[in-house]
Amino acid sequence: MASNSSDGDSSKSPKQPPLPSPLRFSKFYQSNMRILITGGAGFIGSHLVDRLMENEKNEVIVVDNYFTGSKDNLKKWTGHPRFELIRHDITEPLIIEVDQIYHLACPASPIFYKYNAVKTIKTNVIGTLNMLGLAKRVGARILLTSTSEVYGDPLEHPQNESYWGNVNPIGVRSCYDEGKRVAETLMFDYHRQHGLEIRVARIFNTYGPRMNIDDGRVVSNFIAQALRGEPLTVQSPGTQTRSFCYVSDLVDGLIRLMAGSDTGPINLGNPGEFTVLELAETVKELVNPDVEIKMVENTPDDPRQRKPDITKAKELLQWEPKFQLRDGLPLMEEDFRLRLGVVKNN
Ligand SMILES: NC(=O)c1ccc[n+]([C@@H]2O[C@H](COP(=O)([O-])OP(=O)(O)OC[C@H]3O[C@@H](n4cnc5c(N)ncnc54)[C@H](O)[C@@H]3O)[C@@H](O)[C@H]2O)c1
Ligand SMILES: O=c1ccn([C@@H]2O[C@H](COP(=O)(O)OP(=O)(O)O[C@H]3OC[C@@H](O)[C@H](O)[C@H]3O)[C@@H](O)[C@H]2O)c(=O)[nH]1
Repeated sequence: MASNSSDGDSSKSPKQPPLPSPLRFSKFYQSNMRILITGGAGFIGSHLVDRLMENEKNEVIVVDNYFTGSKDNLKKWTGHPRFELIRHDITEPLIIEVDQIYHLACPASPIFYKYNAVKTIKTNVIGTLNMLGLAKRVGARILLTSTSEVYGDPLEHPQNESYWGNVNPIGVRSCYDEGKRVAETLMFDYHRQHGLEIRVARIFNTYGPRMNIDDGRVVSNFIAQALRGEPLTVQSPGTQTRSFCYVSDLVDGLIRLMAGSDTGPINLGNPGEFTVLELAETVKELVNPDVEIKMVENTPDDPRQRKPDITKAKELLQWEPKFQLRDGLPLMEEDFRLRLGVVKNN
């Protein structure tokens, strides 16, 4: 009988983890899961890429038209054998073989989604149809990043997934909120009619490093303004509320949703609720106590309150956010300081 004495005494020399098979490094190595991320060069998408690339069984393919995203967000993966970046507009069909699709492509900041409203709705409708057609052809599971904006200016508070929303169908935000509502409808119709494996996340305001400096959304605006010593522009009345989720928490929720068995829709967000004025005061206190807070005019149909009920995510995904606003803001400040070249004095 073969002796195992060559293993030695395990209490003296702990056994090393096995080395990956040499095949892993071969030209012909096949990963176990090929994952497509539309909009992967954007803020949330690029963080999702980072997380999925940590698993060496994943091969990640990003398609993006760089409208609001940037190759810079993915530069650490350029040339990696398990990573591929394709310039592609999802309003055009895409032929590719994949196992899973995270469908994020869509401008998300109000100033960008309103900039070309017709293109935004095309991205939500034709783009989502194209991705569903692809999922159907290859039998891939597909996850849509929908939004808390499907609740519109909500009459129920906090919002849970059974609330149908209060949305203006002809307003300036409709290209985005109605667009996402149609995208959700398409997801569920493909599920019922063609048996597609779908997942729908309703994401609430998410912030973190790598947001565009001039993205236009409130957290990035306030941090950039505070670092530049400019007034923080609070759009009136300032009493409107939002609930801010740190990006790593959100990405964790998306991955759990994709891996789990529930189709959703599932709210992913941080239930900590703040008025916009409270957010401005917090940024002022943490980043630059010398800046002033200035009231400016708001835009039409701005939702007056927003807070997720995350009971479903807790129960079905065992997910809840870990970062409180005061933990996340300094991490974003650090990233913005680096990119803006503003050093911290103290
Ligand atoms: N960040 C949030 O607070 C938030 C909240 C709710 C929902 N979401 C959703 O999450 C997703 C990602 O949002 P984000 O904050 O990372 O925004 P983002 O603007 O940084 O990312 C969107 C990405 O999609 C790409 N894109 C846009 N139109 C495209 C098209 N036609 N074809 C290919 N690529 C296209 C952009 O270039 C960009 O890289 C969006 O679907 C958004 O609606 C985000
Ligand atoms: O400089 C600013 C920017 C924004 N705001 C206010 O801050 C609040 C949040 O505005 P943002 O532009 O960050 O984002 P919104 O909550 O309106 O929409 C977001 O909702 C969820 C996602 O789908 C999208 O990321 C985005 O549409 C609004 O009440 C807005 O009026 C300011 O007071 N000052």
